[in-house]
Amino acid sequence: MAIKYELIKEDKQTGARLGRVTTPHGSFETPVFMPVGTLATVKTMSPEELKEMGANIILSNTYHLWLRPGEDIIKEAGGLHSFMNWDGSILTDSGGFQVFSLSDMRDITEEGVHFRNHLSGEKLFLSPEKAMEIQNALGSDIMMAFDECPPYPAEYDYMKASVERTSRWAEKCLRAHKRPDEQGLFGIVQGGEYEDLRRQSAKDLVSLDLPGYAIGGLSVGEPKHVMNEVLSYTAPLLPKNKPRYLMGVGSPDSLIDGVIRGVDMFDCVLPTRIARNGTCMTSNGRLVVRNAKFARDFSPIDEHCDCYTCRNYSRAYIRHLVKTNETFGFRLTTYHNLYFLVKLMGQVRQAIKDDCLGDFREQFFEQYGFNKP
Ligand SMILES: CNc1nc2c(CC[C@H]3O[C@@H](OC)[C@H](O)[C@@H]3OC)c3nc(N)[nH]c(=O)c3cc2[nH]1
Repeated sequence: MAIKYELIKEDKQTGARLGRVTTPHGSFETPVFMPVGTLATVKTMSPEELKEMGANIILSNTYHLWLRPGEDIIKEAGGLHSFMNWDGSILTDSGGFQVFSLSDMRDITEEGVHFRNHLSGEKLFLSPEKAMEIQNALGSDIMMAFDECPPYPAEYDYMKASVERTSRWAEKCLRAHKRPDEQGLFGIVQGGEYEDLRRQSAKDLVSLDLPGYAIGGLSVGEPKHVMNEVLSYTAPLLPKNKPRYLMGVGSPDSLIDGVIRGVDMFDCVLPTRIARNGTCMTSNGRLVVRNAKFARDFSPIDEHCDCYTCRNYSRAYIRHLVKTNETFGFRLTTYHNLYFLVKLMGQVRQAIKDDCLGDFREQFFEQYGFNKP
């Protein structure tokens, strides 16, 4: 079995769980935040730095790597782990989301999706079988089924047809999977904000007895209360003894609220993306370091943080680097933001161990400023 999940403890106050996932490239505790490395690199970070900050699983992306450099080159390199010199776990998305979010001229058929390469304009076709062929070539430890992530909001009838097709595509992915002992295939629950469709999608996918499940179709522009509502009734539909992954979610409040509703794994480009324009997450909320008020501020980004950036550099220095577009400045903000979320999940795991996640949420939200009207 490529993927093992061990449920260690359930929180008494909430639906949160403490667990451990084991893949052929090691194991990691959950709940966990997974840094995104879409193009086979977590932008500006080295594998050593990711390991140093405590990241044991990172993400990459089928659609992007299929287009550049091509999965054949990565396969020739011995797979994604050796290509990018990362010996931890890797999860790859199936490309479903990118096809719908990056390219125009899409034509969805039962067989798959016809669309244009968002870089060259050439016509392409991605199917469940092709998405599995690419991911098998990449050799990722966790592969996502090829799905449709419908836009938000979507009409009920459209969503119903899309969910039924995504379920049929998941079966095709399972049949096309060439390396089930080395790589685990996760199904992706869709259904938008329609509870009956979420139930149908979960039922269809759970019947395939896959090693893990993602909750998709969220963090696509819906209000946070809608995401939390959908999570509240969707996560419990998924097997307790398998990992639950909420795709595309990474702000601190959404991570904590997702854990409370029973989610184990998260990914989001937010920390790395905002770092590249000089915005940092701190225990007292966001800090835009290029702001003039930090020109002579020689304190660290976050006085409560013990990361490499906060132990060695000041806001004034990082502001200077960001203002002059120095790459090192973005390395420092990226390192700090990733460390902040990896450390936050460590604190969340500790709160579950101590049966005080509800209290931790109150204290964190207050200090970060989430409760401000
Ligand atoms: C941001 N919100 C969000 N992202 C989402 C992604 C992409 C994450 C993937 O896309 C890239 O980051 C944008 C990363 O490569 C990531 O890798 C898994 C999704 N992928 C699939 N297959 N199905 C979904 O329903 C889905 C929903 C999302 N909601």
